[in-house]
Amino acid sequence: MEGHLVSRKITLQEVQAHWPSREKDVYKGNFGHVLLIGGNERMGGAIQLAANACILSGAGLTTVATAGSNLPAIHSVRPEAMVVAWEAIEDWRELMANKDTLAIGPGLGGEPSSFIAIMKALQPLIQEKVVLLDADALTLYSQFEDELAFLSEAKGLIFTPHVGEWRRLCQEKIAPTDKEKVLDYAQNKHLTLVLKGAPSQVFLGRQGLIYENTRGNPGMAIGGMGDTLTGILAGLVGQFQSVDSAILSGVFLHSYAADLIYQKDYVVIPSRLAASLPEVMKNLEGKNV
Ligand SMILES: NC(=O)C1=CN([C@@H]2O[C@H](COP(=O)(O)OP(=O)(O)OC[C@H]3O[C@@H](n4cnc5c(N)ncnc54)[C@H](OP(=O)(O)O)[C@@H]3O)[C@@H](O)[C@H]2O)[C@@H](O)CC1
Ligand SMILES: Nc1ncnc2c1ncn2[C@@H]1O[C@H](COP(=O)(O)OP(=O)(O)O)[C@@H](O)[C@H]1O
Repeated sequence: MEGHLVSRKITLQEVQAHWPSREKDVYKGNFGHVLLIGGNERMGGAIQLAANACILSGAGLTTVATAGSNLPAIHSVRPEAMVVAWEAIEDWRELMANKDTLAIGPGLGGEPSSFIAIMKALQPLIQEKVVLLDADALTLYSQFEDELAFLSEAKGLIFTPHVGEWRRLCQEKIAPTDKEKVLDYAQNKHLTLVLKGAPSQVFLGRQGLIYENTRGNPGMAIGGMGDTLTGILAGLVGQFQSVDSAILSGVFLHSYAADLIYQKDYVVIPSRLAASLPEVMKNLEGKNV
């Protein structure tokens, strides 16, 4: 039955009330090491946008594995990022070993062999990792779902499809408006599912809860906006008490920052949104808003 379940709202008051403050004696190791994987020769911008947003949302350390041709661009825009050319990676498991959160997909392309190699390397480490799949990684996931059932054992598992990616994921079997069935899907896979849209909905499969975002605007309808969300979510995971609170807060932060820009600008440029994050986050911290 459609529309049977009631969604909770992700509001400014709730997000602000739970926004973490940084203790005086913290260091980068307290805020997570993120590994971002994506950006083939044609779509280096996607992983660059994700890396930019990840760093600007406060991840302790960020490493990017991408096509070698993207290295100079990423270095010049975000010198804070560590970058590895994926052609040179001999041992993916070694690269993953000291990372807390893996975000895979922006600009990855549809080539299955490298995705499968990444997934095989991940399998023995799965229980200690938070894994986010976005964009092309979701399309590849839908092709190898049975082999990838182990992902449900991850410390946290997050999918961030837009409606087109959602249709591929569920093989057109579940309408995005059928909240009950979408929640079932998320529960079966132990998944935190961010169904992007206007507004976005978050299905917390491990808790059986649905949240609806209260922010966002038409200025966000521009390529790279979802890649930026992926960077924000990956960047926040290491800064919040729980994966689900990081994801709810990150979905809100993304659209809230966009709304602030949309008050003055006709279109919200993703890299501009990312640049505003440190200040917007400071204002979300406790009583500043
Ligand atoms: N600078 C860069 O490098 C950039 C690189 N990017 C990278 O491009 C890769 C491909 O990602 P993608 O999203 O562009 O294409 P794809 O996965 O084929 O989905 C499109 C299909 O879904 C459908 N659709 C239905 N509803 C929809 C909705 N609400 N939002 C969106 N689509 C919706 C849509 O329907 P249609 O519009 O045809 O009616 C169409 O059939 C990915 O790796 C990404 O990271 C981009 O991020 C841009 C910046
Ligand atoms: N009209 C809108 N209202 C609210 N949010 C929107 C609107 N259009 C786009 N968005 C948001 O922008 C993002 C677009 O993501 P996505 O389609 O994956 O972009 P890309 O793949 O180009 O990076 C999502 O978070 C979506 O919720």
